[in-house]
Amino acid sequence: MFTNKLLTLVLVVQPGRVLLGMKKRWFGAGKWNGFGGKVQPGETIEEAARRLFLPENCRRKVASQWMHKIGNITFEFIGETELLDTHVFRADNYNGEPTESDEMRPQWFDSDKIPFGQMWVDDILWFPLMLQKKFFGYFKFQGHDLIIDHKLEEVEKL
Ligand SMILES: Nc1nc(NC2CC2)cc(N2CCN(C3COC3)CC2)n1
Repeated sequence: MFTNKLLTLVLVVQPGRVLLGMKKRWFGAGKWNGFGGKVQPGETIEEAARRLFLPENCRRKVASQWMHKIGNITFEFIGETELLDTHVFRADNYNGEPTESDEMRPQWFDSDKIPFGQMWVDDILWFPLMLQKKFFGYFKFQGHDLIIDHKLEEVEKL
């Protein structure tokens, strides 16, 4: 009854700061978020996370353990049969200079000044977990702005 759409989300968390991007179009336009998108057929979730985060020219220079999986969040929308199965990674060793794309405008934020008012409403709930641990999340939405039910649990292993 539900289909699963595999998505990736990469966050760079460094001492005292987090890299976010302003989504410029399509789903989530106008909100700050991590970097990601759809997993294509024939690629792994990790490969998709790298493809969508690292520009072409620096992909081969970056080791595979450069990103690590820290969360998995499933989003359900009342009345819709497609679940968004979002796999969250951290790429803390990122030392590049983020560049603007036609999709995202990157900006560093102080860890204590995350712009939650301009982000998906679930973020304020799981960001604290993402900063410390690994976690599973499930959010049931009414539309795109109202969470009518959710579950969040810290886990040792994903
Ligand atoms: N932080 C956060 N919250 C979400 N909340 C649910 C929407 C209510 C969804 C979400 N993502 C799902 C969409 N994905 C777009 C990039 O290509 C598709 C980014 C990650 N990211």
